[in-house]
Amino acid sequence: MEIFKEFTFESAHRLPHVPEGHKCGRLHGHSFKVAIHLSGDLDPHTGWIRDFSEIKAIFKPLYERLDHNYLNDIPGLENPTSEVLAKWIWAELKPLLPELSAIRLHETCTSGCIYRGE
Ligand SMILES: Nc1nc2c(c(=O)[nH]1)N=C([C@H](O)[C@H](O)COP(=O)(O)OP(=O)(O)OP(=O)(O)O)CN2
Ligand SMILES: [Zn+2]
Repeated sequence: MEIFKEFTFESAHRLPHVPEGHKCGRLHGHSFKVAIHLSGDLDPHTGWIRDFSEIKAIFKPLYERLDHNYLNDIPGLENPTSEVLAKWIWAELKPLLPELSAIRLHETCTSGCIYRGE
């Protein structure tokens, strides 16, 4: 069984390694959407893998670092592509959420990535 919890955060970024003149080299912002996926067995008593509100509480400190912030200033996010950001969120959450199975990140309505830890 797999469950997910979604969050939206607003952040600014620029991509420092794109070719000269690429639009993403300029400062701009996104309403990022992230889905945190967990997989595991149902607890026979609670009937869930983990309480959604617990996932929210665990993600909250990360959310506060990301939301309404300039991603490039965050250590590890100096080149904040979707791929780098998804891996960064995974690395921060995995020790706290061992059942973490995927980070699905939408940078725009049409673009994003899925990271499953490898
Ligand atoms: N593989 C990646 N490619 C791009 C990334 C990325 O993180 N990984 N990021 C960008 C830009 O940050 C850009 O903001 C998003 O790109 P794009 O999908 O081109 O945005 P549009 O709003 O122009 O998309 P359309 O729906 O096609 O209008 C670029 N590439
Ligand atoms: Zn962008």
